[in-house]
Amino acid sequence: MADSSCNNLTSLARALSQPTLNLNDMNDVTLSPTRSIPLFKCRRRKLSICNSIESVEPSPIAPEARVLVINTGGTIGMTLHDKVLAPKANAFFESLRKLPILHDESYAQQTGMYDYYGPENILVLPNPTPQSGHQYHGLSKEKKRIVYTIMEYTPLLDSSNMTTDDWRKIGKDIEKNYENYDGFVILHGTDTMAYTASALSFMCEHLGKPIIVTGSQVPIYEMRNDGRDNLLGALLIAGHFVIPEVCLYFYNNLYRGNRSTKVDAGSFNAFASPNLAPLACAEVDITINWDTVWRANTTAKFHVSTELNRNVGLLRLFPGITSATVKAFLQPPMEGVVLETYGSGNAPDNRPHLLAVLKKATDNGVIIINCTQCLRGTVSASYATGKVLMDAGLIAGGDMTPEAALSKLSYVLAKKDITIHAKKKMMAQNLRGEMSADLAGAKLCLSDSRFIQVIAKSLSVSCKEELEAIRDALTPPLACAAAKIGDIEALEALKEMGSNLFLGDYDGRTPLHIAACEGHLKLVKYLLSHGATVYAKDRYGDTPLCNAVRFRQKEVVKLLRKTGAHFSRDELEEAGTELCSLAASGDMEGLEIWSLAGADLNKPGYDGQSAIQVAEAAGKKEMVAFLHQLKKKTVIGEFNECDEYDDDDESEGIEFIAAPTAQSNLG
Ligand SMILES: NC(=O)C[C@H](N)C(=O)O
Repeated sequence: MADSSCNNLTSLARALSQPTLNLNDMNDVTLSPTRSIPLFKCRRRKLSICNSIESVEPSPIAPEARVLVINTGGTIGMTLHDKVLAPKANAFFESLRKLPILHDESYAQQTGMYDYYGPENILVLPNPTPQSGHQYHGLSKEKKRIVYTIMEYTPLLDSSNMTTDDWRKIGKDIEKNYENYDGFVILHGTDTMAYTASALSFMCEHLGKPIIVTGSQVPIYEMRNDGRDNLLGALLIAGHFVIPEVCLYFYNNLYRGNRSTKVDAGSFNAFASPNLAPLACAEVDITINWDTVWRANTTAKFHVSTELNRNVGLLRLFPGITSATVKAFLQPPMEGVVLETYGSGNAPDNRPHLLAVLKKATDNGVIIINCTQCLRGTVSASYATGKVLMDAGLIAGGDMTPEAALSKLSYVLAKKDITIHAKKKMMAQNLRGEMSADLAGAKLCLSDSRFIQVIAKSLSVSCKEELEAIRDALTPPLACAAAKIGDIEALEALKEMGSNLFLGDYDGRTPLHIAACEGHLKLVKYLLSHGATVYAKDRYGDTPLCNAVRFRQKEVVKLLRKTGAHFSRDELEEAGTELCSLAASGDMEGLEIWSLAGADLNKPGYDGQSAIQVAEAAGKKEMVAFLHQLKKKTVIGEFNECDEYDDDDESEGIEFIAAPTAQSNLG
């Protein structure tokens, strides 16, 4: 690589990634109120504590991300009882509170964090910028304070005691708290961690936020342990990156949960993901492998499916296994079995009786999945000994781990109202990235793109890493430009180039933010179906939903809500004052769209008055009546009805309330 090309590339990348206002410097400067950073975003809590805006000291505070930590048990929180390790209840939170790398008590006190968040087991990670002034590696662009809450289960479990009921409980708790947090960390024993992570990946339908399962091999209370690093890494990733997957974090690696397996009982490096590279590595930098991240590609809301079928099992073939053993295993109530076969999915083809037992079971409706006993690799029909299993009605499990195949069976078999044929089809399909897709459909190679080639040539670069650097610097702004003018074809072309349409530009603004502002409904739908996330926040903390509300894009607001979008906690805080000012200025259309987006019409403004009280005080009778009518509609859930959107007609919308225009109602 020539030096000049390197310089060119660096300057191009720098030019493209320089923000107009560098919030990366927030911790190094004292912000002046005249700077264009909204002060309320920097220190909203201080505003609510202090009586007047004048008394607020502008302080260099990073934005906050909230993470819910669900502690289910495992070695991470164990102590010795009678010379054996067992979970210790009600000790974890207090001990983290005393660890400076996991909690910054002075920040919590100074900012009034405890008053603001209420009586929760709440902690906050220390400043993301070290005192030395060096970059905080990997988080330089979006460094945030991670505020986290610990929810402890009773009893805490060694994960060998986990059952499907525990998976259900975790799923329900995530669903209940989904809107209040940016990400979730599940503390769990390592023994069955890969099973739980796999099961949660299927149970969590249309997931849009990170769920990271972690734990440790040595208790966090011991001097030398891996628990602190694992928890810290999981918290940082869950709070900083919108990775919409159930992941497993261990020993500096973030794995897809349903690809991971425990491989070592005595090492800190206890897990592996044999058939998929890690989603992220936390080395000197935290590097996310965005090309590998799985996305729900959906316009449906997050939902946890807690129905699981327990009549499933794992059966490992071994030389000499008797037909009677296999037959006994496949008897009712068994409904689904993962058969762990040899090599690339092989079984003896000289044992007609054994094969007949398998065939009889599949004929009777038992779903049998063929998975390999090998740690790495996939089943295929390349041997006669593999083909006989297909002939016996087994379904090829590709490169799924046995943990993933088993929990997928449990999830799929519990589906009501679908035929056995549809269930078999689901088992053969890739539902959550648990199996590798057919390579025939792989996306175009980066270097096939003429556009990137031309730029690469002019910069004299050719190696893959440099091409990728150019792609990553250029394509987000281009995708945003395409989103601004509603050009789906251009987005298609960018996607074919290998670019990810969910990545943001230098301000963290994604194509979805732009399309939401512009009201391009069709394009919003396209983006949501191609990996965009409704939870993306730009550098000012704004979501696409908030943008759509500000620009009064009603149909976009409806679609985003249907997809599960919600205001952030900070946006909800602001809503009260916003509603009051809209009520004061007689802006019914504005009030309607805030309400449609989920703002609470009773929310008081900065002086404690609600929008209705403001309208009453100003004698705006028409406005008061309108607000009551709007509240009624919210209570009876008219705004929550899911509407179907017509792909072909962007202008077709759903009128649900006849609001007079803002202009005609200025009082
Ligand atoms: N390292 C661990 O967490 C092992 C423990 N037996 C568990 O799975 O709960």
